[in-house]
Amino acid sequence: MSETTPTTGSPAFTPLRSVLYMPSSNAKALEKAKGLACDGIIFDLEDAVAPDAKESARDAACAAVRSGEYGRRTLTIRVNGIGTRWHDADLAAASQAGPDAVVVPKVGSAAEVQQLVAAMEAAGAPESTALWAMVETPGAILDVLAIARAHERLTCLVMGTNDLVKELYAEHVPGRAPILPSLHTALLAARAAGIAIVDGVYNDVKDLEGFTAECLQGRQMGFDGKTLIHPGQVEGANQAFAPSDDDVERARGILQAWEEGQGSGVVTYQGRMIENLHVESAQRTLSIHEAVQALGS
Ligand SMILES: CC(C)(COP(=O)(O)OP(=O)(O)OC[C@H]1O[C@@H](n2cnc3c(N)ncnc32)[C@H](O)[C@@H]1OP(=O)(O)O)[C@@H](O)C(=O)NCCC(=O)NCCSC(=O)C[C@H](O)C(=O)O
Ligand SMILES: [Mg+2]
Repeated sequence: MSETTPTTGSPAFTPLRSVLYMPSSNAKALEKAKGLACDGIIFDLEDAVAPDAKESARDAACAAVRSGEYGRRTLTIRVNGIGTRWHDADLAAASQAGPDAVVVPKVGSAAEVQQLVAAMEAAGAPESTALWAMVETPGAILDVLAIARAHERLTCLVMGTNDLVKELYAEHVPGRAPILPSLHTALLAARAAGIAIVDGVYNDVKDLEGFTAECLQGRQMGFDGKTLIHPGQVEGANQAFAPSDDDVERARGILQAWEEGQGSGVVTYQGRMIENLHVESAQRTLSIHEAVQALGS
């Protein structure tokens, strides 16, 4: 398990291109995940788990985290929401299991973030266990900067686009026009706070073309990766959210042109103006590339 989830480009950066949900009540899925090339796993206790399976799913998720059988992946547990009858026990058990992060759905305010961190610490969460907040309600979008900055233990925002569409009385449409303002607002907040942010899920597991288009859109917007619901989505997300060979070549070319033109504030590469800010972007591209290469997938 990684120690933290720093934002892309920072020295200890952990890729989050593909973060796969799985119902913790589904033993077959828990087993299958050990061999998948996803960067992260969300062992779900919330929406994907029926009420009568909540307790056994909680035990299974905690055992999975403790098992040490999931390799280099970032391991997280999504607990049931604040105010539900399972939340307190979920949060305590997940904190004690020591995953890379506890994921909390429907976080609505900075005060809730602080209460969650206090409860995690009271339960004995190790320092290496972060909090990830799901942003999936209108109130959360309107308060998202305060949420993102509420506590240093909060290292990632997770978009919950199914709940968001539901709460807005919107519709799921190709291109996601109805929720783009919300996605952009959350992205602005994550970047302003210097934390990671992963995009919402694509529900049609058989539509790889639509999924690929949505990955590309998320990447172009600036997301670090995408949450997934099916193993068939892992490879597409890994590709979309990693720099392509062309991106890497261009980044190296920019750094070389910059070095050769040392001392001047501006150079050109392939006919385009390069300033120090482009050099920083190129360095970020290469550090993501190196982190992905180090994973071997
Ligand atoms: C969507 C599914 C219910 C489809 O399941 P199924 O029909 O069984 O799929 P397949 O037969 O194609 O499965 C092939 C094999 O892959 C395994 N599998 C399937 N899904 C997963 C998974 N998520 N993780 C690991 N392994 C998985 C199957 O067991 C098969 O294995 P094998 O037979 O050995 O080859 C199902 O994919 C599923 O349950 N997905 C996850 C659903 C979930 O977690 N939902 C909650 C999060 S989504 C959300 O709500 C986000 C947010 O809150 C919001 O508001 O947007
Ligand atoms: Mg949700």
